[in-house]
Amino acid sequence: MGDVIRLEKLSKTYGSRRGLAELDLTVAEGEVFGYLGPNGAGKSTTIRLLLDLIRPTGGRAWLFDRDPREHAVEVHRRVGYLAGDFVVDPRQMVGECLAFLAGLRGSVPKSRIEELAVRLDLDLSVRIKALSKGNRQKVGLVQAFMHQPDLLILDEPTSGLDPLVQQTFLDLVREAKAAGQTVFMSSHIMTEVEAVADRVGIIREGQLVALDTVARLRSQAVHRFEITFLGPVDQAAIAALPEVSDLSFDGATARFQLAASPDALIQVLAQHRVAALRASEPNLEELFFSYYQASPQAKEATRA
Ligand SMILES: Nc1ncnc2c1ncn2[C@@H]1O[C@H](COP(=O)(O)OP(=O)(O)OP(=O)(O)O)[C@@H](O)[C@H]1O
Repeated sequence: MGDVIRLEKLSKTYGSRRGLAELDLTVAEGEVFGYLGPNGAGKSTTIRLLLDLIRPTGGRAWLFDRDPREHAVEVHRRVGYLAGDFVVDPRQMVGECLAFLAGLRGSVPKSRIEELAVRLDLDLSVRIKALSKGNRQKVGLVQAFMHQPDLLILDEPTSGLDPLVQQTFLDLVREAKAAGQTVFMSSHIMTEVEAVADRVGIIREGQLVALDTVARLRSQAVHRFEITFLGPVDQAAIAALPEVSDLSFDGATARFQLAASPDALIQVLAQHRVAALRASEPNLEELFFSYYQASPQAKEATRA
């Protein structure tokens, strides 16, 4: 499978302000890629550059191995795009607006629009201007998904959606992946990205500070343990575990966190009798906050 998105040293400055700095990234066909970062990190800038809605100050972007500047029509026909600031004519009825956009995309069966509207709980018979922010966002989602494009580029897709509709959105992403479509979605919410993405990139101040599979990030994330022993405990062996921190002993109970695979812990436990063991889910949110907060240089130093 080829790369659907390829970015090489893609950069954008707005006057003296940095939008994006030398971003190298590829997204493979069929992959769901989560693009995470706090407000102002450069997510929308990346997406606008990808679609040639703004021009880079350096570097290049390819979609489907094509330069979007030279093959705009071909590239855009294969993309479903939800802008972070999705706007349509507020005077139109929802159904009318979607039928118009469907017409621009070629052939989208009316039943497809109706099916998506039902699933997202969107009323097609009201005027756009009467819709809440969340309902307008649903219009944006329908127009992005309706023509089953090869690539979905979604800028903060769940913004303003209530939790039930967020789940429906995640189902739509899973279905798109199952159908072989590629998804590039930006977000500042870790849990939604974690639920569907194969790989995650974290951007901070215009720079990619982490890029990995969700599975590998999960294995690096912190697990908290609480273990109650029967009989004597080799405290030194627990204290010597790799990536152990926050260790305390309370009688026969040890509490600590581990930011590594539990393999070494299991080997220590095998030398003991254990009365009870509690392990928390890995907390990816914490890992991401650490990337958001630490400067890239500090993070690099921590890694080294
Ligand atoms: N048209 C513009 N003119 C000047 N600066 C801009 C412009 N667009 C973006 N920026 C700046 O570039 C940086 C990256 O902005 P961008 O909108 O890409 O971030 P983002 O990660 O999408 O955040 P948000 O979720 O808040 O939109 C920010 O510092 C922003 O202020």
